[in-house]
Amino acid sequence: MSLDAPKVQPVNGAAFTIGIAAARFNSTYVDALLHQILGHLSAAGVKEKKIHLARVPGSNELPVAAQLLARKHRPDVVIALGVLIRGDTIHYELIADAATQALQRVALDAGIPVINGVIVAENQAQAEARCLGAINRGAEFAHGALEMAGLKRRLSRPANTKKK
Ligand SMILES: Nc1c(NC[C@H](O)[C@H](O)[C@H](O)CO)[nH]c(=O)[nH]c1=O
Ligand SMILES: CC(=O)[C@@H](O)COP(=O)(O)O
Repeated sequence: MSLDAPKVQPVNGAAFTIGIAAARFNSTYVDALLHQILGHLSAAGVKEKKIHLARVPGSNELPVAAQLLARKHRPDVVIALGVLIRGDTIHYELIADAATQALQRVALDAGIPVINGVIVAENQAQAEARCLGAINRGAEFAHGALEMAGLKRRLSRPANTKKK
């Protein structure tokens, strides 16, 4: 179990626009992550009206939703949320691989950071621990998003120009 989350960088999110794509599959877990994330974004000053949420059926649909959000709203960052739990076949693994690759491609193609908030779990207990229990992946995703949004803002300005 990875408990080595990065140290939180304090970020003022008041100016940020954020896209969130969230799967409805395993919605108890995904909604718990979403709830945690919205709390952290709000605490960092992100305005509710600047958060654009798109729900999709499952994690397989997250990359296209992330791309649509990126195109429509030009957010500072997109967070993609899903919970994949092993079934009887390797289907979950194929989706995990494909979604991971595609989310990264959306990020690089759009020039907008995309946080991979897809939990890949062997069983319900692993999913529960990460979404409802001791391991707060929602906080990690929110802090990662805020840090990357700040980075994008800083590095998108040409050198020697003043912050607006
Ligand atoms: N088994 C899980 C899925 N499966 C659904 C797919 O993501 C997709 O919606 C379907 O194959 C149609 O394209 N999705 C999850 O998010 N989590 C799972 O555990
Ligand atoms: C249909 C799915 O996305 C997923 O539940 C696959 O489950 P299984 O591996 O048991 O077919």
